[in-house]
Amino acid sequence: MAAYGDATSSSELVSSPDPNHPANLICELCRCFYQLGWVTGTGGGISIRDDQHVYIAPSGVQKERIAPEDIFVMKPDRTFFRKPARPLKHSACTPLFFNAYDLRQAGACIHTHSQHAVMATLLWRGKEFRISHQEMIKGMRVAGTGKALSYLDTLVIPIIENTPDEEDLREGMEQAMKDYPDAPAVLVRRHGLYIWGKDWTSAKGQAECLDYLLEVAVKMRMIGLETEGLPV
Ligand SMILES: CSC[C@@H](O)[C@@H](O)C(=O)COP(=O)(O)O
Ligand SMILES: [Zn+2]
Repeated sequence: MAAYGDATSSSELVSSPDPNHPANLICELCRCFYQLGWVTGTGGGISIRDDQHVYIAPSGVQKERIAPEDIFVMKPDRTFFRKPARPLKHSACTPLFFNAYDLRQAGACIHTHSQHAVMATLLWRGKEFRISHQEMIKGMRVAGTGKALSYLDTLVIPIIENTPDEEDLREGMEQAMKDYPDAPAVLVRRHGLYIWGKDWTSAKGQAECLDYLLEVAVKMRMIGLETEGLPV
């Protein structure tokens, strides 16, 4: 996405009447994601970037109550364009969001603590989650930013182990993205998932499709149905 606006001052970088300004979008989307149970208890979040700016939410705050002036703006080299006036720290998910930006040229990355994701990582005990023959697979994209998957494709999402500190997931996520170059997301066991897209609408749409697929898969497995292949 082309750089948003031509702000010259720190507050102008996040202050805009345009509802599609990334600083406004992050606040709105966090409220939506809160209603879905994806970012409750201050966990989870979303980052959006354009050609020049990376927009990051503050850490450890109620994500559904963030205001645009609370948003951090970084450069692609990870230095800061602006920090909020209030004493806030940037999200601990920042290095994970940068994995999506650096390795997939994503335009947005979402981190959820969805219970569907957590349950799937408990029921799929190995290194990957797999599902086929579901219409919503068509909402997913190769590598998150490529062409749409077909109904005939099997969706494969790598699972990495959780770490006590969010930042320490960075290496595991990077390795999983290298090992699974077509995967549009990475699941984190007992924690949630990271998912990205070429822009925020694609990331949001894929997050909704994947969450749906994870919920269906968990229900299928709980009643003894396989999620891959057609039942014989
Ligand atoms: C319930 S706290 C969860 C956090 O430690 C972490 O997992 C998280 O997703 C949010 O990190 P944050 O730094 O608040 O953006
Ligand atoms: Zn988290």
